[in-house]
Amino acid sequence: MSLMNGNIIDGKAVAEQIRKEIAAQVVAMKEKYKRVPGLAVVIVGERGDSQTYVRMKQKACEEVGIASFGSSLPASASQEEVLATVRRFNNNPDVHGILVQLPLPPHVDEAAVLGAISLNKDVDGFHPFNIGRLAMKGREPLFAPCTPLGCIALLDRCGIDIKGKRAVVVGRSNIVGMPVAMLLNKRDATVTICHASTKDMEAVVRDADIVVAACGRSKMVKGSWLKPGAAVIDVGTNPTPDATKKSGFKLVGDVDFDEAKSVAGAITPVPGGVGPMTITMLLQNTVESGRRFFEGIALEDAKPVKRGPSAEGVTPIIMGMFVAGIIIKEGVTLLRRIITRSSSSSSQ
Ligand SMILES: Nc1nc2c(c(=O)[nH]1)N[C@@H](CN(C=O)c1ccc(C(=O)N[C@@H](CCC(=O)O)C(=O)O)cc1)CN2
Ligand SMILES: [Mg+2]
Repeated sequence: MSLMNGNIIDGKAVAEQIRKEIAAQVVAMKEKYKRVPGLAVVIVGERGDSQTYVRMKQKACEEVGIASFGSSLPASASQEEVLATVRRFNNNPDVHGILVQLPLPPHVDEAAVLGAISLNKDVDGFHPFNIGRLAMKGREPLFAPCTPLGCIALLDRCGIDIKGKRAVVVGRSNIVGMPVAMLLNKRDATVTICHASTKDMEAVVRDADIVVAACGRSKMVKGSWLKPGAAVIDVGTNPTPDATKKSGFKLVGDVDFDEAKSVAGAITPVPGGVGPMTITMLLQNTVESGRRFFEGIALEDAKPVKRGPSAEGVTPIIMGMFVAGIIIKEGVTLLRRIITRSSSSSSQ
């Protein structure tokens, strides 16, 4: 299967290839452990886009053989009811991954809910411990966030080297910009993060071998901003009115695709680029979580349960929290604001 059409990265094809590999892993796990990984999805409220993503996640689980659990709460659900649902899944031994679909209704404290997910089951990778670990040299998170993982997997699968490359990430959200920058850093890219106060962003982007656009602004990155041959990963999915579509809108990326495609060495389209990878990485994290549980190497509340190396103890947790201090301090408000904004102005 071709993963690129000319210089256009086919995210659907990459996702399909990885999902086949995941399905084979689940078959092997069933054979070896007589169990399959399980994913629980919690949704609060009736947002149409969130309901669509949850359905897509449940269907994707079915297709690869992951057991899927769900809990749908009304928008009026109290914080305590949401927490109780998360705790119920924390205590369910058939569930190895838990995700709470974001955004949550405004009266629910997102940070409290995300922080209540058992670290062992945090397959969305949003827990401050996991974000802290992402920021630490020589440490790895238990799980990394899915969209950032998808960006890296696209580069890897399309044979684009990361080590030593100059990477520019446009946007610093908690769910995409910051974690993708940290993942690129872990892969030894030289990483620059651009944001609203960046001076001469064009010049910064023009220096990049790899550009990840995750700012939630339609067509912000222009073709003229790019170094010829650069790899461009467009995370934006900005709904834009389009009378020719049944839904009345189409999704437009953060990169001006028509301009950029003749300059970039490789570029993701929107839709069909990063989007399909998000759910694929969720499946991958869930299978990895199941494997750890079945092999008895899961950590409980960040303490080693079995076979955890001594460095997995309390000190690195405190260091992780310290290193991620800024993210954690600002994170509660910022995550809610950014996810609410990105889900209303962009489905990614
Ligand atoms: N708990 C989480 N909430 C949210 C996340 C997340 O990773 N975890 N991310 C987004 C929504 N999201 C998954 O939840 C998601 C968004 C987009 C896609 C996708 O496949 N997009 C396609 C287009 C699909 C369409 O036509 O609508 C694409 O870009 O090609 C998958 C998952 C916010 N909430
Ligand atoms: Mg909220």
